[in-house]
Amino acid sequence: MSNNAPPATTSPDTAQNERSRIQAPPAPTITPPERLSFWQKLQGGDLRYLVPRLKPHSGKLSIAAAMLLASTAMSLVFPTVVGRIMDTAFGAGGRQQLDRTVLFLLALFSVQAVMTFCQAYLLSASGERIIARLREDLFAHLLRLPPAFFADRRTGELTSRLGTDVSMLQGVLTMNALELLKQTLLLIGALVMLTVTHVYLTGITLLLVPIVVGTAIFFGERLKKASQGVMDEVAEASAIAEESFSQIRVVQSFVGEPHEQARYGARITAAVSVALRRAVTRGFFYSVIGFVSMSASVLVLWVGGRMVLAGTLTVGTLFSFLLYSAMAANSVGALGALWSAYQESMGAAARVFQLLRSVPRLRDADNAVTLAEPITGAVEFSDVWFRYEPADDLPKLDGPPLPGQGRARSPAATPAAVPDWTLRGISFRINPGETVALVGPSGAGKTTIAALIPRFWDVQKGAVSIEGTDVRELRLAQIRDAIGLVPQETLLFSGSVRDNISYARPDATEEQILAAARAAHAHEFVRLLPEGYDTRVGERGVKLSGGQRQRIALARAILKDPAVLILDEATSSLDTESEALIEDALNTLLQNRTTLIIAHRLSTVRRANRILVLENGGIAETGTHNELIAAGGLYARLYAHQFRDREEAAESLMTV
Ligand SMILES: Nc1ncnc2c1ncn2[C@@H]1O[C@H](COP(=O)(O)OP(=O)(O)OP(=O)(O)O)[C@@H](O)[C@H]1O
Repeated sequence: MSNNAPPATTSPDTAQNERSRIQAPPAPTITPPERLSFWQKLQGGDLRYLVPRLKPHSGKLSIAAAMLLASTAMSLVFPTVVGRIMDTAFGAGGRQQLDRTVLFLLALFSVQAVMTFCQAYLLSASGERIIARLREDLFAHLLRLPPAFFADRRTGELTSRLGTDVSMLQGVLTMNALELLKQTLLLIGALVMLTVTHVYLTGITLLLVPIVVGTAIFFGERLKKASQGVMDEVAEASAIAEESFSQIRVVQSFVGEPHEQARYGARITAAVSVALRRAVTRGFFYSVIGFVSMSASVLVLWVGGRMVLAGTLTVGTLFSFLLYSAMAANSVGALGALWSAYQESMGAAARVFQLLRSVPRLRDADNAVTLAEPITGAVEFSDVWFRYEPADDLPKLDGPPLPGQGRARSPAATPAAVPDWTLRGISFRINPGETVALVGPSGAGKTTIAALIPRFWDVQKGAVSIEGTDVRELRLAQIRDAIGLVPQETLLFSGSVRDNISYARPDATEEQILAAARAAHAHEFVRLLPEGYDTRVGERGVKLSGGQRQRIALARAILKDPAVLILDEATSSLDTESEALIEDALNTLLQNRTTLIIAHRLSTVRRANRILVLENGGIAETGTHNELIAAGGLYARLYAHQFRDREEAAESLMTV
């Protein structure tokens, strides 16, 4: 394989011609994570995006809130009633009064229990539905993000993040929201009742409030950081596990189990040590809050007790005051704990909603054009320059959405190195019904060219057009609908053979599916499977051979009947019978179809109307097989090394 022949390229600057008239839409503005003030935190940061999602459930939520209000009011009555009992029943009222009051309290608490049940149920039911919807929306949004987004992120981390982040929001919507409302109401109610009961004693109690609030803020910050640290480590561990499972054959064949175990173990150990630090902080937090609130009660008991002794306060009033102050202290403690949960969920909300709100650059133009059907599929590359750039228009899930969350990342100020051009001034045309083959050394850019036609990436200079219209002006769904993609490695979905063939056209009839399977020579082996077309394949199903999977992929493409076919030929050698069957299926598929093939077989390049020989991202040679062999250039050398060897190998297989 020689690198001597320079690629036929044009300068990028002169390439800036009228064809690249379409400017990429301006990068969407994703607000960078910034330090939130206390007031902004109080407003909920990205949690506010949950609010519109509550609207459809406003009826149920209002009933739940009304019940909560009523049951909280009932709780607030309790200390006053108990104070009255003490003063009247044990004084002049006697036993009858005591019985009546106790019966009243029992009735009150029964009603309260029913209300608590209803309100908890209504809130949970709405919360579950809201979160389910959020998950669905997020999944749908992620499915539509360009491949660049997934290229930068590990799927293990992605799924773990989305799982834990969304679950955290679920907590906010179900338990925490209820608790927050209840404790706030109890605190306000208790403070009002305290003031009504005894203003002077209330003043003394309030002296301790700043200490409680200060403690809550101090520990809340630290708890939030520690929790984020645990989540980071667990997400990292999940990513390692997912990677090991998906590469299990490589791991096992290289006896890499101890290495993977050590990598996973290191993360889990790190998670445990951060979790232990969190446990210490949490322990301190609860004990300090508990101590301060109990001290408030002791202080009141002390001051109030002296008043009772002096005859300026009744025992009943002191008792109800103590109950109210315990209630208030309890609420302050609970609110402190909720504050830290609230901050944790704000980080989760930032990640989830920044992702949901992100609008990728690669999307339908506002005035996207729809091509007239049927599409004949003429494809043209006009002086295309392309390099893989990171998806910096989409939020990084693992980036610190709030300061202090997670581990320190690489400083944002360091500009990423600009990658080298992968394609340099590529120009060619595939006329309707024509077959063009791409050949070239590994890494030359063949797969990249194929990926630009369905607009998986946008070019930086020049244009890729279908029927004379730049793909950036066309509707994405229409382009992709018109293109059939047969990848080198066919991965099957877990489902039946029928589901896998009809994936491209779920509305296909049984006859159409069978016809496609017959044309792809898949029918022969499918009908012999235990349950024929209903046999489950892929994960947890019957496993198929490489050749059988290829034939399923061809059947899928034949059923789709696309205007443009992009075929990445499998490099794996098949037995001669499979090879012949696939050849035959290809004949059916390629007939009168605009086709681009990344070719690895001699029979395919011979069949092509034109061969483009790529080298280092440029087109080095163009012509038919015979013309290129006669020219004696790169293709002739590639042929000698790649295609001929392959043919000879196939022939020797036949003779064995
Ligand atoms: N997602 C990506 N991000 C960054 N660089 C990439 C990405 N995909 C491919 N590349 C780089 O682009 C270059 C061309 O890759 P491409 O897959 O198009 O080559 P190819 O000719 O199809 O190779 P092969 O025959 O080995 O499949 C390579 O240097 C590769 O490292």
